[in-house]
Amino acid sequence: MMSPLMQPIEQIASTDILSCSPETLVREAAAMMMESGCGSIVVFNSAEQAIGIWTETDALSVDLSDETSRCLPIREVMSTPVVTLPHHMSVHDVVGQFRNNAIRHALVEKQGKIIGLVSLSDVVLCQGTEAFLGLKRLDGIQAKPVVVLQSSDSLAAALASMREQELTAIGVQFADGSYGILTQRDVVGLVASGRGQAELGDICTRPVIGVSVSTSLLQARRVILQHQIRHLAVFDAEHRLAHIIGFREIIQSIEHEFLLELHGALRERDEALVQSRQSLLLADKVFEATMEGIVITDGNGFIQSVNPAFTRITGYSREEAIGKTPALLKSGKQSPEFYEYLWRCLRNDGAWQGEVINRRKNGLLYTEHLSITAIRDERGECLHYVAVFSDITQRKQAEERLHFLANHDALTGLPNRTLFIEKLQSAVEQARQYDRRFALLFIDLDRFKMVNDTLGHHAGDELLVRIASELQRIAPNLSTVARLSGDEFTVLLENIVTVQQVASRAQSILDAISAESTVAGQGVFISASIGISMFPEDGAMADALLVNADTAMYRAKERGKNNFQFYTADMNARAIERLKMEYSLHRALAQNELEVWYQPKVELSSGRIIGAEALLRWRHPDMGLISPAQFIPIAEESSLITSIGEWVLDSSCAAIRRWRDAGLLQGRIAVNVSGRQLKYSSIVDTVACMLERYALPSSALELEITESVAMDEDSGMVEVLHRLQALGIYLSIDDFGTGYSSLSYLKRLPVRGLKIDQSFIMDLHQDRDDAAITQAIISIARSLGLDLVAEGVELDEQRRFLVEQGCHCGQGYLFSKPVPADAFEALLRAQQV
Ligand SMILES: Nc1nc2c(ncn2[C@@H]2O[C@@H]3COP(=O)(O)O[C@H]4[C@@H](O)[C@H](n5cnc6c(=O)[nH]c(N)nc65)O[C@@H]4COP(=O)(O)O[C@H]3[C@H]2O)c(=O)[nH]1
Repeated sequence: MMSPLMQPIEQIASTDILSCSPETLVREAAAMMMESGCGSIVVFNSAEQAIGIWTETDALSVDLSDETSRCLPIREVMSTPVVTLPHHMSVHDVVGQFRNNAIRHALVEKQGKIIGLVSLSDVVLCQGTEAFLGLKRLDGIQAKPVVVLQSSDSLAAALASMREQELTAIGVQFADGSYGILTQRDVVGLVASGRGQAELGDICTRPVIGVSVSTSLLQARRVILQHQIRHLAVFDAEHRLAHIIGFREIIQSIEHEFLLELHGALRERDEALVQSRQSLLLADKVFEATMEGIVITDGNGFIQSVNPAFTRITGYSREEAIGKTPALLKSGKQSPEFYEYLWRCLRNDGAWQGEVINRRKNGLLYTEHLSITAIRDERGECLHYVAVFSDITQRKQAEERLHFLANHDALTGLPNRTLFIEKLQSAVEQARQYDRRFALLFIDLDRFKMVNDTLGHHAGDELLVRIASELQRIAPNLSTVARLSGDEFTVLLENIVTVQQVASRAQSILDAISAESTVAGQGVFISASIGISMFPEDGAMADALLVNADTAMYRAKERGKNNFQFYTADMNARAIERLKMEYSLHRALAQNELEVWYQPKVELSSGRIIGAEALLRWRHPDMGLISPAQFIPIAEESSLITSIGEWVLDSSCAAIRRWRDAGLLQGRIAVNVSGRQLKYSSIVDTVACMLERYALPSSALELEITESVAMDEDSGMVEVLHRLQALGIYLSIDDFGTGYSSLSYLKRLPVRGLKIDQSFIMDLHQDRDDAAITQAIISIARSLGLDLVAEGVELDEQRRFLVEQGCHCGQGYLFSKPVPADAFEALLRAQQV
């Protein structure tokens, strides 16, 4: 609620102003006052300007005995000038005006028009005077001494004393001791009527309404208001007239105390104002000068104000920021969930603080520490948000740098032991959770000490940096390379499936390190020893894995350095065996150690050769003939399969051409294709190229894929099968019955034939289950419209069963084992005869 002192005066001014023109006669003005009950009349000129005021007090100066005095124009007797105050002036400022001009009335003006009259009484009354009035009694007020004239005295005498002593009323005593009263208002009435020659007893008001001196001012005011009179007689204990008081005296009597109180309150208010102005000034200075950016938005988040630090930090000027939202600074580095949480905090708690990455006007990112506070009104409605932020980019960078230094090796930039152990621990947790394997390689350089001792530490450092970058280059994605100390490095290979993969990585690392290089201008030959531990076989915890890899590394040193050792002996043996095989397989191609043999496919009823399956053989110089079952998986892992597969196709196609030219073979030759060839090589192009090279129709070639590969729902692979089919190649599924074929999926594959796996054929003559499975496969093939070939037919009983069941083609030792190309050609020739 507004303080009474601060309310505008138009709210307390009385609006019924009595007015007249300057030419109005005094008696006319007095009559108007009597009629309207007003205590004053304002004189306006023709331009409607208030030029003076004539009050009841002025009426005392009229010489009632002289008619001309009553007939003077009011302009000659009015008080001038009259003070006019603007309607919006506060009551507080009006008090100041009254005091400065020593006046009790002022006119109130609004938009050039007089709208009311304000008096000191109005000011006092509007402040709530009850408390003052209740405390004071009539005998305590400083009223002017009462003037009592006799009823036989003349009016002129009464007017003279009222004028001289500035009285608003006098007492009139009658012979019987009773009292009457003559007031300024009565005088105005006389001015109006012209009754100037009279005894007081005839014109005074009688009887008088009076109270005792012990009455409180509050009670006295009530009596005045109740009887609608303007003056009250105050009698002393002996019932003598002690005072005549009017409303004005009552007000005046408390005015002093009130004004003291009022001025005290005003002083306090002024002081508070000065103080708050000073605090505002201070706040303003802080806003302007602080190092922290400040943004003030409205309740909807639109920026209303920013300080110079905001501009310094973000690059946006005040003008560019105002009216926008803080999203102006958005970097996209925080997720939508982050902002949702921030707003939730602001709504619920009215505050949020934290770190945010924002973007400056020049596009660069910066990190700020931000505090946002919601400013609410008394109903809890949010009026503003104030955001204060400091740019902590440099501090963050320093922290990150410190963190990096604490976790990385200063020389090579690789993770150090601390970080590596952390990564190892998390690898253990991940592998345990997802049931995966991983390998830890512990690498120690051979003869590093010699390089250090002979060529100096700088040379040693140079070499370590080179090794570090070599290791990073060669390590697969997602693996961790670290330097534990001196010349000790570690590599963490995650998502590893086989020991062979690890062995092959370890060998690549050895190959990369053990090259001759120049250090400090000197050629040096450096090699390394690697110890390998595997999770979970060689340790369930990080520590155990590290110790075991270290132990395996010492074994590698003992075994002549420049080699790797698995911690588990068995793994070691297997890995080395595979490695040897891989190495010799590389050589096999170059040294012409591979051969393609052929196993006839026959018509089961007649034994006539209708085609053949090409089967790879490796004639190893030491180990003799090696089965493809042994080396094809190694070829697949080392990606040798692509070149080997190409070689088999080339060799088979060349043979087909020969046999076709010789008129020996009309049917197809089937070549095995592995899953890896289908997925990762350009098999379609290779096949197309071979057909073209040997001018063969596509019907001369068949490709066999195993059931498990065919069922891999890799969309890329299915597409390759379709492209092969589009070339006209006959596709068949090998080893059918060993996998888990989905028949509906099978139906969608572009295959034309099934080969019943030899494991069912082997015992079908004596095992009812195998016989039943074979029968089932035969009926599936029939219903899907697929050709059938039975593999591994060794006995005539098997052959007969198959023919009876409706399988008409087969291959197996009953007809012929796989034989070299020449031998197969002989079989074809024999059939010709
Ligand atoms: N016990 C018995 N076995 C018989 C009989 N008839 C044929 N076999 C053998 O069964 C295997 C049939 O080949 P596969 O199922 O395609 O199985 C093949 C094939 O998956 C793969 N393979 C062979 N050559 C290649 C090739 O060039 N490329 C690819 N990717 N894989 C090949 O190696 C596997 C093994 O080939 P092989 O050792 O030649 O073994 C051949 C063959 O010698 C029989 O009556 N009784």
